[in-house]
Amino acid sequence: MLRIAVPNKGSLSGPAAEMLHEAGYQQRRESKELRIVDPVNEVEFFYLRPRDIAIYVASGQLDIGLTGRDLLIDSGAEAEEILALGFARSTFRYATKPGTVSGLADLAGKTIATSYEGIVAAHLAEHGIDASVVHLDGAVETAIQLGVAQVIADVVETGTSLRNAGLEVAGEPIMQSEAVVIRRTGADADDLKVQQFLRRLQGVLVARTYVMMDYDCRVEQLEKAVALTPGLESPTVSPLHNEGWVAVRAMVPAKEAQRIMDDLYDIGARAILTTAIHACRL
Ligand SMILES: Nc1ncnc2c1ncn2[C@@H]1O[C@H](COP(=O)(O)OP(=O)(O)OP(=O)(O)O)[C@@H](O)[C@H]1O
Ligand SMILES: O=P(O)(O)OC[C@H]1O[C@H](OP(=O)(O)OP(=O)(O)O)[C@H](O)[C@@H]1O
Ligand SMILES: [Mg+2]
Repeated sequence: MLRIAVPNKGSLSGPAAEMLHEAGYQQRRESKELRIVDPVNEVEFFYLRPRDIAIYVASGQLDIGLTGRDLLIDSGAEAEEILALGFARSTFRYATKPGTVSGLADLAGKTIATSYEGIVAAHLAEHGIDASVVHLDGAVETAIQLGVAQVIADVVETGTSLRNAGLEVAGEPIMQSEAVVIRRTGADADDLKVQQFLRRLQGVLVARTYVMMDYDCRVEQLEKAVALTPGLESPTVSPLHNEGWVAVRAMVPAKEAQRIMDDLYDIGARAILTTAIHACRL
């Protein structure tokens, strides 16, 4: 049975459960459940604090885990990222009162509040900056106003929390994060159950980012049309009953679907349809 760690709370937990559900796995029905078994898929899910997941996976007791890249790096645990999942995207950055810090060197001698001491300590050491780090559990944006620190280092997505606290980002992002699948460093890369789990999640990622496009076009326009919709391998082209016309079917990135439909229309394609993909194995 494959043993998988899933975030039980916070920004990662809802989208992680949703993705697992879309991949065909049973998920817990209420938020107090700490462990469930999905007998059909031979998987056991453990609902753990996002911050602890890399530690459990590194210990070898759990085969894989879903967590944030920033949490993985912050933990310093012997675990590695094997698949990026595209949700809970954020940057990790320094921020301060406007005009206080213009570059990294200005951090020297300052006190930096953060929930991610591992990332901050490593970043300061890498740049040879001597600063103090104070650990706070959350809502670190308030630390400056209340005089606990002059600088914070925190997760930034829209920047709303920083703006609300009258702060601005300082320097370049320390890192880019998103939800990831992790396993113990050096674990067996060929484990068939792990491979199957990853293929299922990859199927969900593709189903979320691509749509299927169908259209009819004149044979003379086929090369131009295929250049617009090259598909993943190559598009399917079938003859129509009406001579001189073909039907084309190809997967296209969902974000570009409307633009591609306009371009196909302009070269004479007609009956252009898109349909959602619910699941796939590439
Ligand atoms: N606003 C956000 N947008 C995107 N990702 C976020 C956001 N806040 C936190 N994350 C990501 O969520 C993970 C942190 O999860 P965690 O549950 O510890 O914190 P949280 O979502 O802030 O919840 P909590 O309210 O318990 O602090 C990290 O990978 C972080 O990058
Ligand atoms: O740039 P934004 O879109 O505002 O998002 C970033 C904020 O979201 C998270 O906070 P959360 O609400 O989880 O509270 P916390 O600080 O207590 O973790 C994170 O810690 C930042 O504060
Ligand atoms: Mg938080």
